[in-house]
Amino acid sequence: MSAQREMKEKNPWHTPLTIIITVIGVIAIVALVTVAVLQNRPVPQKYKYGIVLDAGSSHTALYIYEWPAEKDNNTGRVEQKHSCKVKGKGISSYAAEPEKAGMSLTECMREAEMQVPSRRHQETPLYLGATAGMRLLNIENREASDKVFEAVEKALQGFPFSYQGARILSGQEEGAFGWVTVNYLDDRLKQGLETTGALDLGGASTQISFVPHEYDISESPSNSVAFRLYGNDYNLYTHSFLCYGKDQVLRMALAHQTRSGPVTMSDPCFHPGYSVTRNYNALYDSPCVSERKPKEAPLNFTHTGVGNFFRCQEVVKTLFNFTSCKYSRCSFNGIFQPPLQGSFGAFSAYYFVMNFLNLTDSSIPLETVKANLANYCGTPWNQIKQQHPEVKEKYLAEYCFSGTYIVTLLTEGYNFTKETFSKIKFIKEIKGSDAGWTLGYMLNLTNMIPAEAPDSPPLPHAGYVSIVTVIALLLFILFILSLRPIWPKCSKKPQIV
Ligand SMILES: O=c1ccn([C@@H]2O[C@H](COP(=O)(O)OP(=O)(O)O)[C@@H](O)[C@H]2O)c(=O)[nH]1
Repeated sequence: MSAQREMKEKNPWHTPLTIIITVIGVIAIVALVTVAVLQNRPVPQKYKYGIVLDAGSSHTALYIYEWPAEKDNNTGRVEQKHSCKVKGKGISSYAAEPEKAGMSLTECMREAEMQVPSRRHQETPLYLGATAGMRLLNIENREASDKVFEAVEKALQGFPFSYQGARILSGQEEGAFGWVTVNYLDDRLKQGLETTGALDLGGASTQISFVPHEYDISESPSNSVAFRLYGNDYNLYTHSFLCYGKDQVLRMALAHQTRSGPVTMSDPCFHPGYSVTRNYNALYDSPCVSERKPKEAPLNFTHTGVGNFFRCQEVVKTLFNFTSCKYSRCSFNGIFQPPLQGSFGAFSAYYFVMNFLNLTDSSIPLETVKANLANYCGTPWNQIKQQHPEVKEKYLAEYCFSGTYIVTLLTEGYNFTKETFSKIKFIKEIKGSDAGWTLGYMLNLTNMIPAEAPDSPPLPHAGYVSIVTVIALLLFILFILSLRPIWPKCSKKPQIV
């Protein structure tokens, strides 16, 4: 006992005051680090959701987007979580029985209910945007178009989401939002990089959008959209050609070739050996061709294939008007188009067709694309059917025409040359999200892209923890050094003489 007491008395570190100060110091530092670490620990990721229905002319598709809940203003990445293809045709085809347009959406909407966590249902915005199919129905029969919207609205309101309305997008919106989607997904907007143009081919319309160099907006204000995104200004050129989607343009090509009302028509855009009976009334049942209907045409005609790419191109070219242009330059049909600029992403039917034809690779020269198409179109119909037993005959029969149309639209219509053609990338999706107008539409309506660049993000969690730990250690060392006056004197070793 007495020996211990003696030791404590001799060792100043063992004074009660020093021990208390040291213990308090250590506790304070541990508490500081713990609080800092816990307070700034990343919370388990929670997501918010948005739903957009793309009511196209040929079909409707539902897209669910998700983004981190705490970052919905600016920094979080919005990604496609799920998509659902509505069975059956586009909503515009239900003009005669509108309730069915609403009913057709039920299955995909039920899927959406399963995909979005139920606690998020009520706050999840739900939008429906209709494109060229409904634009045409609206032109043709306004009342029928309104009835379809009523039915669709009623159906969508029956689901637990935050319904934000159904409307027809203008061609300009469709083009501009497709461009926003592509550049958002490529991270070009946030980083202020040179943007990519967007080429969208639907069934009833087609869009071209890009940021030209030295572009005089005043030449054609209706083709211009100004954006300020993440602190950068963009003057976008965009145009939507109604009736120049691949289904309507096929009608126009058939109408052009049957304008004198023949009983049999030989078509270079279909394979040799192809032969079907078509109804004149059904062919001309669209505002894109109704004016061309031949008088005294028989009820039906036989549509046969010849399979000649070059002659097919000649037919397609007759559908473009190159004669009048009141601007400094035009694409076709008297529509202003500034010189093409930069690279382009071509999606929707551009991708479906070129992918089927194995022509999506940008390194394939334009001349080879044409040669491959010439070879494909010339292949007998029987052989084509044998090679692709899994593809529906209706779709299979049209790839020669669609491929020819795509090449003709890009080169003769938009003026892509053999040099600039290689700047087109045929894409379906970017980083898991489909290319199309829907994402850009939702980003815009939910104000998810700020006009100004967001403030630079705070330190990442790991960086924060390291800095707090280093500061705490420095404080500790400082504290120890501050106790120097009461440090034990080093006992001198006995000197050996
Ligand atoms: O898997 C698919 C989905 C669509 N399409 C075609 O792509 C076009 C898409 O048109 P959409 O319905 O989106 O028409 P929009 O209303 O945009 O003109 C139509 O010609 C469809 O036949 C296709 O070839 N494969």
